[in-house]
Amino acid sequence: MLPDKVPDTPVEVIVDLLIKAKGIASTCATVPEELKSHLQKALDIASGLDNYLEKITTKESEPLAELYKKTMSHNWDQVFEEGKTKFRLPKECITGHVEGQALKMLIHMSQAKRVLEIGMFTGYGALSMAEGLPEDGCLVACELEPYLKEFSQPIFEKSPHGKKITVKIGSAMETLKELAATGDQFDMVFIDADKNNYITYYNFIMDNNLLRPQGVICVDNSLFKARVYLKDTTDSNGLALRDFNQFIANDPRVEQVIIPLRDGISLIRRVSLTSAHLLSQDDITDDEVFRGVKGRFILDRMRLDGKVAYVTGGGQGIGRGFAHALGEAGAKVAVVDMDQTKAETVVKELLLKGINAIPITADISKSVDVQRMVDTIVSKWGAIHIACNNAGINKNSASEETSLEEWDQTFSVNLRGMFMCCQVAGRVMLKQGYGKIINTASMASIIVPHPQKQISYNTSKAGVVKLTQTLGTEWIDRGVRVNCISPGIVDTPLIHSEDLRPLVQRWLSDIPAGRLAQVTDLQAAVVYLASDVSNYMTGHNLVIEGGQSLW
Ligand SMILES: C[S@@+](CC[C@H](N)C(=O)[O-])C[C@H]1O[C@@H](n2cnc3c(N)ncnc32)[C@H](O)[C@@H]1O
Repeated sequence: MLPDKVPDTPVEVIVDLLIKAKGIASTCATVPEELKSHLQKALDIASGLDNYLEKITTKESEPLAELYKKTMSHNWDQVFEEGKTKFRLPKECITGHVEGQALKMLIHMSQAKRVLEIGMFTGYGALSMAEGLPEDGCLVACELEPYLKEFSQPIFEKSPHGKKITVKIGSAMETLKELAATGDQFDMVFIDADKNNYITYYNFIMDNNLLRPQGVICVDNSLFKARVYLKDTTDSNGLALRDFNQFIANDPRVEQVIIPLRDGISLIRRVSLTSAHLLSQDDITDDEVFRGVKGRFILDRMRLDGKVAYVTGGGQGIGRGFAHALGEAGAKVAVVDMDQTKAETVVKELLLKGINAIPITADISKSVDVQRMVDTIVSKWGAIHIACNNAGINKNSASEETSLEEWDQTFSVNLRGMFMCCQVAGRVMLKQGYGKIINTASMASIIVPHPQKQISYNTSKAGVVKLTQTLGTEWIDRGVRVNCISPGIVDTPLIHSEDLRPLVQRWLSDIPAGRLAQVTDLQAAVVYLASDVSNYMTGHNLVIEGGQSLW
């Protein structure tokens, strides 16, 4: 702590008192050496804490460092005296490095996309949180002083994350009312202004559902220099925060913890209502629709944590997209491909994202390879919950010229290979009493795509749908669901070749959506079919083709 600095946090207050005590002890001959040594040790511990946290916390970005420097070197008294701010703003009210990183971490951990900040000051906390938001995330910062928006804007513009921040100038309460009127909701709210009104802000946020279900409210300065628990506190802010903390502790809608970082950060989250809370509300049906199945809301129920999946043809295109989607949703993924390098590259991508994955080289038209694929997964991970049978080939020829060789090759991968995968993985799943099989069929199973000629492909994919329906009905009473996805024309590098370019124009005129499918358009479907939310669905052909089959 700097010599003239007013102590701002419980630790700084302790340091201040220890320095004073040490000073008295050093001038008093009767103080035992041991007591002086204990005082020194306590001072070392307390005064070293903030420095250590500062040093060890991940370095702030350049725009944040600039914002900090600009805030600390600005003459806030002069600005006030010139009438540019309504109030005299103490530069110490900046959030700062360690707290800024803590907020950013909370944003990551809660996967927040929309954040509301009450009290922006020069925007250090706002920019820290914006750095933790996804590209399409947004942060609304409420600030009373128009001068602060002008101050922070040039630095926000230097940061790639600054565009996520919208500053609302005016009284925070007015902004909250505006946001509530338009039905806005936030994943995280950071309250850091106007301590006497914390309870009012909190109640308004809760009563108007500005906090989304399972959202988090963070409150700054909730230890307020330790005055919230010191008996002799008389200042209005200390007393307001004491009342606020107690109010939250008594509110059955939420639970809270105060992290003793800097001046204290409260973390408050809405809890699910107990049956006792609902007793007085006899018009409410307390069932799985109200509470979520096993207490889990819909998006949570689509997670695949702990599940084991494989994707054939996982080395590129749709299969690669499926492997990423299943992994992102929480599954471990075996990436299966004929091409070892491609399988290994996708596994490398998944591992880099923190997803557990293994590559398996297999030609699914060979029964030994299919058996080896399944055995490898079971011996490595002990189960197979999700079988994504996606590998397929597509050859073009006019029907009168189609060779039996082309027909056999297509069928041996697209239908015979698909059946072998379903059968071998299905045996494991039937034993487990649980499994989700997702086969890749094609829009060609329901329409005849043109002008290209591909009788063996179209017929094999129609076969995939019938295979899916048959297995789907045969196995559902033993816990194994079998469905398929029929993509339309997917935008892959192959499609942009010289030969195919004229066809693309033709196809586009047949697609109501006006564009080809991207691999990412198909990813949610595989997660849906792989998760328990689709357990009542079996033998279904989920067509995703931008409306092409309807024209
Ligand atoms: C503690 S500072 C905020 C620090 C900031 N969160 C940061 O990250 O550095 C409080 C800010 O709240 C603003 N403020 C105070 N009362 C307000 C109100 N009623 N409405 C909106 N902003 C207010 C002040 O102008 C000041 O800039």
